Amino acid sequence: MIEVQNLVKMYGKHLAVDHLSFTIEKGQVYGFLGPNGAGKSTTMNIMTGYLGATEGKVLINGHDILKEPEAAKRCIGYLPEQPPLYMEMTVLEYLTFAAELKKIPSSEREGQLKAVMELTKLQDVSMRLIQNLSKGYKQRVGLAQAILGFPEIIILDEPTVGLDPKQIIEIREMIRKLAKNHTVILSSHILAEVREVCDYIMIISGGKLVASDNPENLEKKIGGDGVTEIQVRATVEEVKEILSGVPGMGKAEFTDHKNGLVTAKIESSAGQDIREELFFAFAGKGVPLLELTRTKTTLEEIFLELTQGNIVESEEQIDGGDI
Ligand SMILES: Nc1ncnc2c1ncn2[C@@H]1O[C@H](COP(=O)(O)OP(=O)(O)OP(=O)(O)O)[C@@H](O)[C@H]1O
Repeated sequence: MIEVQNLVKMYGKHLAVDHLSFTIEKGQVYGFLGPNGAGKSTTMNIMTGYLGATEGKVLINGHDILKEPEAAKRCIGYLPEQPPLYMEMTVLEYLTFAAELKKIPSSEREGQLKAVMELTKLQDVSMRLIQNLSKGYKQRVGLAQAILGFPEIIILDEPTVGLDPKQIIEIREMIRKLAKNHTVILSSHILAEVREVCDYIMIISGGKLVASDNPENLEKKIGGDGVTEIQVRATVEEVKEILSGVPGMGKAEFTDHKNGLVTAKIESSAGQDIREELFFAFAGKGVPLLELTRTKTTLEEIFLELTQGNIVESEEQIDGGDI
């Protein structure tokens, strides 16, 4: 559906996107997760044809965004970080204008405007000037223009940034509704948001894709499926002997406390939970198991580790070569 191949973006000497490649499949909600300055907006602007890449290619349903921009853009609805709203227009005027720009046939226009305003709950403010709307409502207008034409793919850059908690919940609900019939890609620097809304997470740091998978697999793959820590009253040799008979044992590290107690940090070979096996193995040998804890690396820890030290702001402001 979308193929991003080896994308590079330089702003002067600053490398904002560093050989990024990924594929977006139909029908899922994808989250670009990364700290400020990671390159999320730049990537989205290139994918939607608002910005030229220094190198690389973006194909939308097989159409190259540079060579066949009209065909490619027809498949996409985009809500940029700063929605291009005309403040002096009413909501209805603006959305009608957006529908014209998107070349929605006049016979379908009225029906689509109604459907989109219903979805984004804008009916009550349709005659209000955009400049008089709250930030949350302005964001809904931006979302409404992105949805107009009901393109297959909806791309949303930080859709909840700057909103209050109630507005955030409303926008997330709208995204979930949209996801029933569209492929949605959103960016965020908030892990909880991406985890809550997205089926698939792509972690971007320093312009690079550092990890991507669904939240459960990310935790498993990167964090391992946990380490089990035990404390027993025995010698290291006795503990090693008992552990050698436990099915699924992986690596183990031992600490001898020299007071008759030993701590062991144990990995299981296939990442499975071996707490019960450990319990029965020690109980069977009459060795007291004083502590048994399983530690799991959380997505928060993974995110922090993968993105640490990579929040680099470029100093010069450069016109990104908008097209
Ligand atoms: N027009 C520009 N000229 C120079 N540098 C830029 C320009 N636009 C972005 N950058 C830099 O490129 C890097 C990536 O920026 P980008 O806006 O894509 O990141 P982001 O992940 O979307 O972050 P944010 O959430 O803060 O927008 C940053 O270091 C930023 O300062």
